[in-house]
Amino acid sequence: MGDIGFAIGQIPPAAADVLQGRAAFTTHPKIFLGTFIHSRSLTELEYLHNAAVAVDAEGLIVAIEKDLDLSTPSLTRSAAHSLLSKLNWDDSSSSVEITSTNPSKSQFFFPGFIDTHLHASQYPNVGIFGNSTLLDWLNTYTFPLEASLQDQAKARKVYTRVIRKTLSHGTTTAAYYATIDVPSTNLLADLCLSFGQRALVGRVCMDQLGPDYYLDASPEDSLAATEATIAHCRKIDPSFGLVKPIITPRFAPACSAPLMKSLGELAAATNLPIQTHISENVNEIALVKSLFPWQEIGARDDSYAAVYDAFGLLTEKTILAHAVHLTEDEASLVAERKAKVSHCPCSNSAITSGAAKVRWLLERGIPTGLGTDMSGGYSPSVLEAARHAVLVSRHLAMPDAGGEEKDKLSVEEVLFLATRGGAEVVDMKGRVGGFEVGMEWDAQLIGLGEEEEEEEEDQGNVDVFGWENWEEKVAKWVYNGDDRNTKKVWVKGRLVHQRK
Ligand SMILES: O=c1[nH]c(=O)c2nc[nH]c2[nH]1
Repeated sequence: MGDIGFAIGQIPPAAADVLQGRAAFTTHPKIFLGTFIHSRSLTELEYLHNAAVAVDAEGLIVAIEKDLDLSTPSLTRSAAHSLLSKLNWDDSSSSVEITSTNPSKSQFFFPGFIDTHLHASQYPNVGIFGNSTLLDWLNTYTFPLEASLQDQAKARKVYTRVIRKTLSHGTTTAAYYATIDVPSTNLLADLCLSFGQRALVGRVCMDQLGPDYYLDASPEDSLAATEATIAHCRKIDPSFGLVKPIITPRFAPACSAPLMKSLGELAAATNLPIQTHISENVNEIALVKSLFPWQEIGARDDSYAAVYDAFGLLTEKTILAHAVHLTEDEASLVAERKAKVSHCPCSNSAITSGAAKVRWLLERGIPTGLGTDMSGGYSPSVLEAARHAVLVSRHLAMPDAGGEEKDKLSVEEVLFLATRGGAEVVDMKGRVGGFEVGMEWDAQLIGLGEEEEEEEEDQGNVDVFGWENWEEKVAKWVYNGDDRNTKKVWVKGRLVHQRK
């Protein structure tokens, strides 16, 4: 059995188009066979061996068959054919692509990762942060780079690379911050559509705190610019099937009260999602308290979360990045408003913001996903964020930190956060993040490498010996895997990355 699979009929060049950065809106039907692994719940992965998944031309999963005999290539072929005929897909005019996992290379299909928080515009700075912390990091590294992306050629280069890189790490959905610049934000939306990555694209709103050369001129200008990017997204993807705009007040300190009020009203009028930062750093929290006296803005108390709430920005469609230092009362408010949290452990460690308490958030019923938060975060990989989440949780669980055994996150839990948890955070629960009939095929083919072969192509840091069970293989992937294990990636049924 091969990892490339085999084709029936003629395969249209849609996949090649998407790989070249040319969009194709429908694809051809596909059948996937072999081993599928996905989260059944926060704590449980489901391992489906000898299964088949059929995906229609719109990228929807239309059938899942289990307990097939796939022990030889010809049995695999006949399982595929019998599914084809059940679906009436076997007429001569149809073209169906068939892909099967290769057991000798420990291959499996896994849902695509959902990066719930990253700054596309900061990608060139990954790894560059020295010893800075949030507020000086913004001024030293971040604002100058973001401002420079007004240069369209530079923006095209950066955005092309960040999309390709994140796709190569299995990120099928990304909640992006761009910059304050409308043309380059629109370009990011165009490129996501063109490369086939599912994305929320946010034009950054900020009318205070930034340097003179990088600020919206007024709340009115900021709102108008945001509306322009919303109109652009609506034009290029009218149903928001792949690319959707997201209202993006950078964070409270960078937004005046009139700007936050108008963005809250815009969110209510459009029903669009919102993304922002919250309680990442202790100096930032002090700044929020000094900038927004709570009685003056009509907030319910003097907390950071209450500021967003006062302006209608704390809703069930709000993604709050970081939430490192939330208080008990704030967590109650966030839960009450059904807002979501993007946990960004690599960034929280790198720029020394603190350790967000994921178990505590989950116990309070706050839906949580993972964010790479480039370039506060140093890595484009959600898998890296997942293992970092595990390690941070173990620090929190240590008695010195006042923690308990239950604070530790497991491999199963961080993979849930990277997929189904993330889907809930970006308001796509039930649509992506798992393998179920009716969900869209956003998936990655993972290969851990040949058990016997010593001289194969570079298969990365995971070494499989052949005696590991599947739980152990997945753990080895989480702790040592990288893009070398991500062989193919599909979004909405379309092949969008293939490892050479
Ligand atoms: O990690 C972060 N990255 C940013 O760009 C930013 N802006 C405000 N607060 C922020 N935090």
